[in-house]
Amino acid sequence: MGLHRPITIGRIDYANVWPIFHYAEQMLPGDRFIIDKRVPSALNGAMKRGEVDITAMSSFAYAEHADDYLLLPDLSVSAKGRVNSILLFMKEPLERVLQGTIALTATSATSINLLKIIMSLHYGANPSYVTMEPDLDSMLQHADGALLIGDPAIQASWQDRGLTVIDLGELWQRWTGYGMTFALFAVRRETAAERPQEVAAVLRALSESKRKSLKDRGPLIDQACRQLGGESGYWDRYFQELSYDFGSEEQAGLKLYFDYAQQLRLLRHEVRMQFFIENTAIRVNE
Ligand SMILES: C=C(O[C@@H]1C=C(C(=O)O)C=C[C@H]1O)C(=O)O
Repeated sequence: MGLHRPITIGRIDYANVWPIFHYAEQMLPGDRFIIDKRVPSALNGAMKRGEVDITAMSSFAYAEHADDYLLLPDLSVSAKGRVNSILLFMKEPLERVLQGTIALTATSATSINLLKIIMSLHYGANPSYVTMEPDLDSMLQHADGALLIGDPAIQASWQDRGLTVIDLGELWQRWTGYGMTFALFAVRRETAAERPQEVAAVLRALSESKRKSLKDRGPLIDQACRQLGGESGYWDRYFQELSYDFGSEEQAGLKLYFDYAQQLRLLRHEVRMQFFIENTAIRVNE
């Protein structure tokens, strides 16, 4: 094991993954495991290029390359309804935005495609899209609405700019009756085949961190207030309303999203989810 290069683990640089990483890093020795923190779109690209071995990533980007990856079981960033950090900010009434231009954050893959699905299949609308860096003021100078995700969405939601705001998790739930899974945890198949024990150690550390964090949200809430601002009540609700499991309920909601994405040709092929499991390495989930 000592002869191997370290395993690189991608960590989304937003509060939404804190519960899964908060205690994990101390369980993974720094000489064998490197944590690489980036926004989701950057991690999606790093995973594709093989710069990270295991990563939290956009569920949409997982689907695009599912044949190259295995999912780490029962880990995700999901919401049963309101997600609080995937928000469409509108300076015009919705009817105008549906016929206008929407600026999309360059940091996302799942949510920008979720917005396209909602616009097309729920509203029957076909707005124009531009991709921009996540800066709400400049996005709204160029467009009628702006989609932000993660911490920039949260911080923008605290400011009163007189904008109308739609929470995409809430809208998806009201429309379809399902929750939505925004991020998944995946390992490259090569890494899983070559270094299954280290992958299992990472899975154990992430799962244990999730368990500990959800048992007592206090330390995460304190850190969020210090690092990102806001009230403790806000963060308590934020971490409570996100769900970190990937069971049959979450999988059903995500499958519907993948089906819609395929229908709109945002995804080119069907997605067969396969999971990493310790010892036998893969489990097929049809
Ligand atoms: C809940 C969130 O989920 C995320 C949304 C993602 C996306 O849209 O591609 C990717 C990872 C997660 O960060 C969020 O960003 O707020």
